[in-house]
Amino acid sequence: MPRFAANLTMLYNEHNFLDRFAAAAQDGFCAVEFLFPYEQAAKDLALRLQDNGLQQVLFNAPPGDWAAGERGLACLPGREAAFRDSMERALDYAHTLQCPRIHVMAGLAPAGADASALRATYLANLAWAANAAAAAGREVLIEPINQRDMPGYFLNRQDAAHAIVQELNAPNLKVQFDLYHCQVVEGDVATKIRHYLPTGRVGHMQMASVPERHEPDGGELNYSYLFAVLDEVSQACGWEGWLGCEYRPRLGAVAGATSQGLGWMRG
Ligand SMILES: O=C(O)C(=O)[C@H](O)CO
Ligand SMILES: [Mg+2]
Repeated sequence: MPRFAANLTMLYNEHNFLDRFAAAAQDGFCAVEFLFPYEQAAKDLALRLQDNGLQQVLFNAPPGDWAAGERGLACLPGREAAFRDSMERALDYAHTLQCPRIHVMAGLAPAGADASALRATYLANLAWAANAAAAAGREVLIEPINQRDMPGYFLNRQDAAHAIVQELNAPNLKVQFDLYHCQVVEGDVATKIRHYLPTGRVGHMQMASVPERHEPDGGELNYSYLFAVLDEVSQACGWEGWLGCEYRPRLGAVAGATSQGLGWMRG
């Protein structure tokens, strides 16, 4: 079976954030990811990781003003200074949390914006981020996200993400391969696992059911089959990454909702 990481933004919502670490450890997870840690002091998060024997495998750089609708800064001309500040903050947290990788969100394409200018800004920011992260021994990830969940998001397809990683050719710039988004946008998920994992350009994976974004035990995707494909391809190419459980428990945020939904992991 793949190595699963609990996404503490989406899971265990019946607990306050700092208590989710213990809940995940009690359910047998040894790794966690989340979106944005910045409401918590990094040292408090590091203590929860340490106290519960967990490793941090991913989190996101600050995305701009999320409440105001921003979903990343990297593609936005004129926001380069804010982007660099966001990366510096993320790298500080990554150091304290000993987290090897940071997801950098692209942002929403402004209406009427010149696509080539957005792409040029995106690549320049990613090159800067990869260089800054390399000095700290961290990876920078870019994730194709579907436009049903995030209308206007700049990066939507696996091939576009891999083309960017190849064009910049920074060894620590990689793709965050979310199987949920891949199914929504493109389908052909097992074939894309077989195609992209051996490239060495996939830095992290995530999953959820489609279209509900619940546990990986229902909906359009056959995760029993996909886990077997992932095991086979990972063993063949030496991929040793993590599969983030980035889903909303179908039981919601009631006590025990996440734990009761983990039958898929217990085989
Ligand atoms: O939306 C996703 O799938 C992600 O992983 C982003 O990090 C948060 O929106
Ligand atoms: Mg994702």
